[in-house]
Amino acid sequence: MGLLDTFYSTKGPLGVWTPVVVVLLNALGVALGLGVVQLFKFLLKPQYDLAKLPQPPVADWVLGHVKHLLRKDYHRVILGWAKQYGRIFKLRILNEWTVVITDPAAAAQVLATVPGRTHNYKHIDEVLGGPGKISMFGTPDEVHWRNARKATAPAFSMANVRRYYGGVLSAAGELLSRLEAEQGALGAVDAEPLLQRLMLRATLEGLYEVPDATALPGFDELASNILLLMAEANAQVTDPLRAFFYFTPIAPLVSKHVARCRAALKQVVMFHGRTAARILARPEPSPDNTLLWACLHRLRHPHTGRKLTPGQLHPEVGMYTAAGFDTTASTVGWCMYAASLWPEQQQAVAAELRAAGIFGPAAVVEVAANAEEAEGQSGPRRPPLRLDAQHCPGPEELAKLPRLNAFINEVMRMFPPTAVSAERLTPDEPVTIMGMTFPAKTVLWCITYGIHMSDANWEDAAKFKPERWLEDPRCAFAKSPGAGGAAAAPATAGGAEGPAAAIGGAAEEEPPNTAPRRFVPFGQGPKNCVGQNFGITVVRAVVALLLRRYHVDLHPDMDTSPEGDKLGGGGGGGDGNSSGSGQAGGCRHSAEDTARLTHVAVITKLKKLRLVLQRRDD
Ligand code: HEM
Repeated sequence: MGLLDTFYSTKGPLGVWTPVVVVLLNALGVALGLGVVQLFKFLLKPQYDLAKLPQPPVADWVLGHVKHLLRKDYHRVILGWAKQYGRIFKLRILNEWTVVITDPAAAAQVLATVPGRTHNYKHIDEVLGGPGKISMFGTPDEVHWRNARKATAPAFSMANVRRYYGGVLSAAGELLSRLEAEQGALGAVDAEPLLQRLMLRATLEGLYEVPDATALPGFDELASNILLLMAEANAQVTDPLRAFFYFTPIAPLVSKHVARCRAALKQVVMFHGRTAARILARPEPSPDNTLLWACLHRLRHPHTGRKLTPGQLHPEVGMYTAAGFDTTASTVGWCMYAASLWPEQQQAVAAELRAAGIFGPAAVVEVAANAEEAEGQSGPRRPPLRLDAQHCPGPEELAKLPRLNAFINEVMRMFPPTAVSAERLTPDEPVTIMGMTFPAKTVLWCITYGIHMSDANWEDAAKFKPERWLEDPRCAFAKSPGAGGAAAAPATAGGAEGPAAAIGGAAEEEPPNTAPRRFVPFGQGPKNCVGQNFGITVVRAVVALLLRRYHVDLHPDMDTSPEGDKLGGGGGGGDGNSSGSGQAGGCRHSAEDTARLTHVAVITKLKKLRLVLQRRDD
């Protein structure tokens, strides 16, 4: 009998188990072999200037820095490292190098010249939309991205934003009614779900012109389902094993959480699928209609040029919905948080709004209670509120308020909703950035939080100082030679339009801009945020409305336990974010808590925003 026969027959040394053991040993051998090949590829790959970059000590020889990135507040760990190792350093995730960049000049050059996003973006798309559902956000195919970006960028011109704005005001009326009802019943409001509902409604009714979106089946669960999937996607980005397990068929059988995610995915996919079908079922829009739904209606397949089916349009609809609602809701949430923490800043913004007559008493009207609805209700019923568009400020008026915009800018600097974007992957050949050459297929991570919070880029970076924007409206632009040489011209004249205008407009075909910008909440380069005109307008309107109408404070019971710390382990430590700028009237929150409260999903989020609102006397 030959050797093979001995091992593969049940007459081998282990009896009936012999073939099983042999197959397992073979599999192990193949896996080890592949591992060795990968290791050699990694060791033999030319390093160019990567070899010279400093790196923090690895937690684990095999996994590299993965353990540090498993902390929920890993953006703070990175910031600590940037302090210690400089504005450009490297990390290892298994066998891949990531170059972390908090230098504005290097980030600007990367984002202007390296087009490819990393596979993480594709992964996020697939967790949010299902396998194979890749949007322009996650696609590695530049033709797909260019086609969709070019087709949809006109949707965010200021003329269109003005048209969407009506939908924002309607949704804001509903928000006010809900805030007042919850405050009346509970003495506090759980603000995040209400803000998410507002933004979701504004997105669906404004951008897609879906009438009465809140009546659609599944609307009420949509936001929480998308957020569940976003959080899962982000957790997978920093945990390769979790990602591998998630898509296996047994995962929902052995994990209740994965089963919940699968159910959420089903609902989200159905909702987006119906929205896509509704958009495509409309008659051909006229060529001068560039609202988002019309742009999506006209979108063609990037390679065949054919009209899209609802299934093909679904990823773009899903991505636009997700990208639009939670970033804006989070930003408003952080604004309320900062207003509570720094009450003197809140007062200054409210005073500016009152002096300018913005969202004055006539802007909010009570709608006579519907008789049928009122029937059978016990106790006093609050009539719903609506905003009277005639007495509301327009987007341009809001953009001209220095205090409001300085406050929002400073919030977006310290609590950027996309704290851990933006990653790019070098192409198949080496890339030279600021005189340093990096190998092919290296991740270049221009982390927003690091750029915004680094003392090397900002004076008193850890301090909440809206005044910095009043003193120098161009402070979005680096001026120190250390930050990359010559100062860039501001995008606007500054003062007249208010500092937040410095973020720039929706870029359709933005020419490469390598200006060293250190305020980049909407990213930069050709793949910057296409929806930023709409996003900032919505944020300005809702923040102005809330701060004009209420004095806002945090509820003393708000949960502030720092989630990141539960996970233990450490990297370069915290970021020393201790502004000591005072406590919100009587509550136990201090500025030191703020960075600890951020936990990162695809975006930085508050764990729970419990607010106490007091109507302001006019
Ligand atoms: C405060 C609100 C918002 C913030 C902070 C924000 C931030 C960002 C950032 C940083 C990026 C670039 C990511 C990268 O470089 O890889 C981005 C991309 C994007 N954003 Fe926003 N965003 C906001 C609101 C919106 C809104 C309202 C929409 C649309 C409804 C939107 C749609 C998009 C899209 C489609 C992309 C991908 C662009 C591309 O691939 O060309 N965003 N956003």
